[in-house]
Amino acid sequence: MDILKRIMGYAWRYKWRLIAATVFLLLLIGLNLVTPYLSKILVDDVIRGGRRSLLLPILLAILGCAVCKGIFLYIRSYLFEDVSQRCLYDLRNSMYTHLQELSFSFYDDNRIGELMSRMTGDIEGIRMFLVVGLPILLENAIYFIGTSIVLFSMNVKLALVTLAILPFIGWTAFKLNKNIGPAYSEIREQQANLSTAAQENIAGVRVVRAFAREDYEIAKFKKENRLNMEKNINAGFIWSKYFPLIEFLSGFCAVALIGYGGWMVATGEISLGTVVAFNGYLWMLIMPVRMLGWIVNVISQAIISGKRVFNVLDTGSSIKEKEDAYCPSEFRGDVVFENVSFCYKEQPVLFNININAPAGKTIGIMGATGAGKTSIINLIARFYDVTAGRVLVDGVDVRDWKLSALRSQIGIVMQDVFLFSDTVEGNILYGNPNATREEVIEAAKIACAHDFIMEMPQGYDTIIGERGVGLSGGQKQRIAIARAIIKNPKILIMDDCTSAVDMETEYQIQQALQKLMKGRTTFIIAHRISSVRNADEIIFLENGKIVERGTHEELLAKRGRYYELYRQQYKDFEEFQPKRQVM
Ligand SMILES: Nc1ncnc2c1ncn2[C@@H]1O[C@H](COP(=O)(O)OP(=O)(O)OP(=O)(O)O)[C@@H](O)[C@H]1O
Repeated sequence: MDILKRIMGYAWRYKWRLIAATVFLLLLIGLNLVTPYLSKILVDDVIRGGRRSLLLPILLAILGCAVCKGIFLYIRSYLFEDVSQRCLYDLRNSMYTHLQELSFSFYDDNRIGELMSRMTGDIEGIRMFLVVGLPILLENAIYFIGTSIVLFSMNVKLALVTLAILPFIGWTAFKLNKNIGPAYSEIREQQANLSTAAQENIAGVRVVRAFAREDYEIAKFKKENRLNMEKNINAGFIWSKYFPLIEFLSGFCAVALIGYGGWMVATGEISLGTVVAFNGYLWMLIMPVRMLGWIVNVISQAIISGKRVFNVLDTGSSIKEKEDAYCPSEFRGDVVFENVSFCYKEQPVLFNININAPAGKTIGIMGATGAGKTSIINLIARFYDVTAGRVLVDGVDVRDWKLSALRSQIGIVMQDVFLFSDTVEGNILYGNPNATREEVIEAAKIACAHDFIMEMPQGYDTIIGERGVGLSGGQKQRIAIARAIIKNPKILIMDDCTSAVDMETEYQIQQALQKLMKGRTTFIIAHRISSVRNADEIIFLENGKIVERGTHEELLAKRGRYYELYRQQYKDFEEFQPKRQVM
């Protein structure tokens, strides 16, 4: 019930349209209730009673009713559709806005395809309730009450005999709904699985091709698709099991009316017109009962969909901003990690990390894959919260910062580069929408991206596809670097962002970045010594713990793990070109 109340809350935002739609619905019902009575007058007074003067007015009244019904039906349908589309729009916007606010951990736990299915199928389920379920529910409730009153006031005996069968129709409809509700719930779940399977397959199409796993993927998709088909067939089967019974019982009502009504006409107890009118009203009474199952079904589907949608909307971000969050006008860029430990759910990843990065300094972070490098930098922009200790930016715990203020001063080049389906310029401008074309070019030059961009068919106006299709890994990385540079952040974080560019380009990027790094705190995660050797401090991580730290020279002098890595990476290099410096 709460779910329906919340759905209605969205519809109530357009209360005047909703009220107008209901008024036209009531007018339509009124006209429908009058029409059989006009038939009664036509049969009893005009045809049987011979009052021909009434023929034209009655016919005109029936015609008038038909015209008005058409108009009212049009307006009522239009208004309900209008309200439902507006609710759909609002719900989708709320959900999308909310998804933007949710933390990284929410996306760790939820599948993209599943979320897409909630954004589309489930919201559509709610709309169906508003555009079809709600008006039909209202309509049928009024018809049921209105017609019962009219029939009993016309003839109690005939009404009782004809309607004796109604409870059975209602019971069958109820049973139908009881079985069909869970079946539809399963369909919605399965549609989410299907959309996840399709989404993952399409997004990972290159991996599928590279591993020649098309057959496996097709089989995986077919399995989900088959389940979807089976669940739909099952729902269809439930329908076809109960629906003929409802049809039969409804027909039985009509037989009872004609049989008993005909006998009453023959005995002169009631007029023929009354039976004709009764027949007209009877269908208005049977319809709501027959549709009971369908209506309850639309409502239960809306409840199921509503639950899934509101579940997302009610999921609070695990990253909560304080009410009086810190939002300074000046930003220096000091970063301090104080005894920081961190777990992803139950899995401990970082242990007692201490880092002091005064504004303008560069920290290099090294370590084997899975050592916890990305986890460290994720804590600076507060993508996750620490489990113990504190991360301070400008002396203030990041948990006390206003998130937008904190993140507006942090430029990140992520390990997994994501580019939008937009022009090259649009992608770079993402870092700062107010930048000029000159600034875009400047940033691209620093990131060593300008030359290859100019070689593209439309230069900066070239559309690059979803996830940067059409660009090499290194080109994507360079556009991502330009995107972070144009933001002009006080804290620059580069997560293995030159791993896909060649050594020569990396060298050029680093030369250009040297100037840029002045005055901003920089964190460089890298596997290559050449990327971090100029850092003010290099931190070497192992299994989430800092095992070595110092400058390049200090670490070499220690002859520890860093030195080992250096030897591995420079072995050949020193043998053949011992004099040349990489940076
Ligand atoms: N979103 C996540 N949920 C759960 N565990 C995670 C998540 N991200 C990373 N981990 C785990 O945390 C540990 C550290 O991962 P992290 O990405 O920080 O390592 P890394 O040093 O950056 O590795 P790489 O060099 O491969 O990028 C790994 O064991 C990883 O499995």
